[in-house]
Amino acid sequence: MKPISDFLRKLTSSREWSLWWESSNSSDELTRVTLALALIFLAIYWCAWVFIKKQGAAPPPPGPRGLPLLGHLPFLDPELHSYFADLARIYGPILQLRLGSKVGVVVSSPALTREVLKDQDVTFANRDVPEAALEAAYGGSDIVWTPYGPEWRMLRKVCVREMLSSTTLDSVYALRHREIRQTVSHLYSQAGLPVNIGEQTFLTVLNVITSMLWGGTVKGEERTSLGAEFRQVVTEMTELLGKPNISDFYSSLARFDLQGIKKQMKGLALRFDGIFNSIIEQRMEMDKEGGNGGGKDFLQYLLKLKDEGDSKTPFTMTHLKALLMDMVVGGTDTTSNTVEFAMAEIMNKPEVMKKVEQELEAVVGKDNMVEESHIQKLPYLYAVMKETLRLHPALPLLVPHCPSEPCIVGGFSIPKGARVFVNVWAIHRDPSIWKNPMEFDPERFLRGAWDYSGNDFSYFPFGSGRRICAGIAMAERMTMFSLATLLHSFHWKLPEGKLDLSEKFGIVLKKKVPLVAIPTPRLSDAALYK
Ligand code: HEM
Repeated sequence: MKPISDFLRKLTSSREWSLWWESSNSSDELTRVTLALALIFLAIYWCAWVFIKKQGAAPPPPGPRGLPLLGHLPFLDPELHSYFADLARIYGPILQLRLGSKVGVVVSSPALTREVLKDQDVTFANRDVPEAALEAAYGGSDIVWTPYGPEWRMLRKVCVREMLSSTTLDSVYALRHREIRQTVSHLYSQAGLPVNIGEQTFLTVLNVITSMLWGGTVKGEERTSLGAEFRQVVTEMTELLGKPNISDFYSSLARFDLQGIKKQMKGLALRFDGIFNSIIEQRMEMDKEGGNGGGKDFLQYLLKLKDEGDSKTPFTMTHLKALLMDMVVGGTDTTSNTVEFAMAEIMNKPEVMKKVEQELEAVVGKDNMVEESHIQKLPYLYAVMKETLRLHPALPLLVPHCPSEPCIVGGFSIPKGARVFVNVWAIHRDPSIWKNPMEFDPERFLRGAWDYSGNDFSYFPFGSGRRICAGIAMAERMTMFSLATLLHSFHWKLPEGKLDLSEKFGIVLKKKVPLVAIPTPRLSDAALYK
């Protein structure tokens, strides 16, 4: 080091240097300016280089070490949401897990969620598509799994603006009304007998969604038998999507499908595809014959879009079927599981049940049936729904996000392609945010101003940013309308034993033990149930 410092000292104090500078100063103004500029650029370049190097050198998030090759895979608990919450208590609000050859990152605080879903939304608006989803959703051609870009924008526009907008939903209120009334009538016929609430709500939601999709196309008995088949397929599909799959963690092993998940999913997807093909054929026949089959439906609109759509980003038959799949799979389990959890929590707290019933009596009355127009006037029931979505958010880890380039979150580096789990379930139960977080207390939503529009990173059951749920308006209406009707029309009691409120993890969270309860009619006039 000494020779270098001696050299520098000599250089700065040397007469030769000052002579050169002075001489050029007097003789060549241009050279002096050029030299000064070159030095400034050099300094800026050096600062930028140091900055970039520093960024690149950000450490990875902390996390458990795991085993060579396997990483943390052998230690994953099937109840991923609560397991990740336990890990966050040890490693902090951002942690990294090696899952085979994949990097998993878990985010569990409002501040870091804001960084991911708001500040760096575009980077994180992508998905790391699981093998099972590729099989289920026509190679990932649907809204949920398509990467962020023109194709996703086109699909999302079709879905949010045309099918799930408030205006469209208002225009198909008659469908929701009809299906809810049919459920009430069916429950009336079951009075005094145990009823599986999740199953009943699933069928109601499914019938509403499929009526909107192809209501004018499929009728009568065929519709009823489709309902039963769909529930089985949707349940199996969401279970498979939630299962850790070796093929996702070692891409070189994907073609062997070691757990057979891809094969099972393929079978389920084929069943859906068969149903879709037959319905689409029927609709095309009807259109050929010149009639609309007794009513317009979404399928008719989609077929028209396929034929006349934008040539730059065409809407193909594959997109069409993938969208139908999204509506049926994404809209049913989420809503019916939320209704089931809400009913269980209400039945577990008689004081909550009493307040709900009082509100319904005051707003709807006992000689009337619930209409959707009543919903705006039920603030307590609305608070019950929000509290249910706080304790049991339907997608506890959202749909995992995936950065399209390397980035920094909370000072830690996240590699491109990581699978990022935002643990909304853990944030909703964080005692530093929520008073008595484990308590089911709807009143907190009457006192506080939380809403789920995606701007509050302490409460976001529908996600936030570009990938926020596309079906919020529909979910809200169906959940509120179903709950209000079930609780207004019937008293509910448990057959026997203690109520079990525990959860079972899946891409969609569900009750471990299905809620079975006995309805007794509450309304005096039997004609109201017909
Ligand atoms: C209580 C009911 C529901 C809840 C709690 C819920 C929640 C969510 C969440 C958390 C996401 C992922 C957001 C993210 O990745 O950051 C999502 C995505 C989505 N949801 Fe929902 N959802 C519900 C009902 C529905 C319904 C009824 C539909 C349609 C009929 C629907 C359609 C979708 C679609 C298409 C996406 C994918 C959006 C995209 O990737 O661009 N959801 N939902």
